Amino acid sequence: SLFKPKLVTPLPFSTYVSRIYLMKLKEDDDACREALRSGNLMLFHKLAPLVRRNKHGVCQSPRITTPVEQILEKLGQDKQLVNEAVLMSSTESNEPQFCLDVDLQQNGMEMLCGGVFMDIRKAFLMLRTPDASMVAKGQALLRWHQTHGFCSATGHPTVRNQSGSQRVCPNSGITYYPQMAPVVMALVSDGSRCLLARQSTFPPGMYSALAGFCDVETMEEALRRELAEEVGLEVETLQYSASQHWPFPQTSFLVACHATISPDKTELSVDKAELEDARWFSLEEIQAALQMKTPPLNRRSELPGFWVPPAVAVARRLIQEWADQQQ
Ligand SMILES: NC(=O)C1=CN([C@@H]2O[C@H](COP(=O)(O)OP(=O)(O)OC[C@H]3O[C@@H](n4cnc5c(N)ncnc54)[C@H](O)[C@@H]3O)[C@@H](O)[C@H]2O)C=CC1
Ligand SMILES: [Mg+2]
Repeated sequence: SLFKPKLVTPLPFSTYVSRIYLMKLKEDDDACREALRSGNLMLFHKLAPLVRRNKHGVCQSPRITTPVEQILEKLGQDKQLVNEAVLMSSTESNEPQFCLDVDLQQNGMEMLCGGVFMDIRKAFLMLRTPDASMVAKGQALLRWHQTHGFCSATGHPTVRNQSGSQRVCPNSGITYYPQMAPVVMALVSDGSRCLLARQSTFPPGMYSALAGFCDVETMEEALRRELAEEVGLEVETLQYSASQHWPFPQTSFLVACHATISPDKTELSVDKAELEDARWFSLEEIQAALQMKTPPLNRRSELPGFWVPPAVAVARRLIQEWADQQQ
């Protein structure tokens, strides 16, 4: 097979035990309602996450612990709205955590919660990785509920369980679960250089690894097809590195790999409809880019001609791993 196996570290035991508790919350509506009273909430307004700066100026996604019913009552809203919260299942300390989208007075909410609702693209560049990942997860779950209110077979309204882990159509009996769109991402190496590309929608100067949505096919097939289509290359080997849920354009599941091609077949034929540019980069160029803070704005808010994605993107991990392997 094209794939080389890789060992993945399993969860520590303590994490495993609290996962069992969270599994119970997914299935037991009463236990979940109870947990919602004592748990914490990540708030969104029309899918924009609440963001706040702490006293050190660090941007955070705050977890609201004041009973949200009180906030809703102060705004003159129905406090039952809190039951629309969705269980997110895991914080780093494995406490039950929920997310809730409020489509109410934005200013009033911001004042009572002490933060601002920020577009997720902007929030992603400002938040640290664990917060950014949780915000992405919350937004994905909330968006899924907002777009799956009806059965696609019968058109009947679907009914959610308390945790929000599923929606059922009482008419057809079909159960719907939150979904992600699988994407294969590859950092291609020819042995001494690596291939990065940019789409016209990326911030100026940013180059990243190649990626593409999987059709109904294996990842190996998707990668072969994507590399042939986008840059005209033939992949030789593939090694799994890591995976990531990615919120752009919405709810992708990125499987990130290292790929190699033959060093005597490196000529690129770039699909200009998909990519603005694709180029081979030397180790020196990559090392210089990895030294920059991101986004690397100078004093006049200008970006350099070449930089790589921030740590929140799994693409950067691939690039860092490739650079480390070249030493
Ligand atoms: N973290 C990172 O550094 C990077 C992340 N990405 C992510 O990888 C994913 C794939 O990126 P692209 O190169 O744009 O994909 P792509 O190369 O498959 O091209 C996008 C096209 O695929 C089609 N498509 C098929 N299935 C789709 C689906 N489920 N959702 C949307 N479009 C679908 C559409 O016609 C769309 O225009 C996106 O989520 C993107 O945000 C891409 C590059 C870098
Ligand atoms: Mg692509």
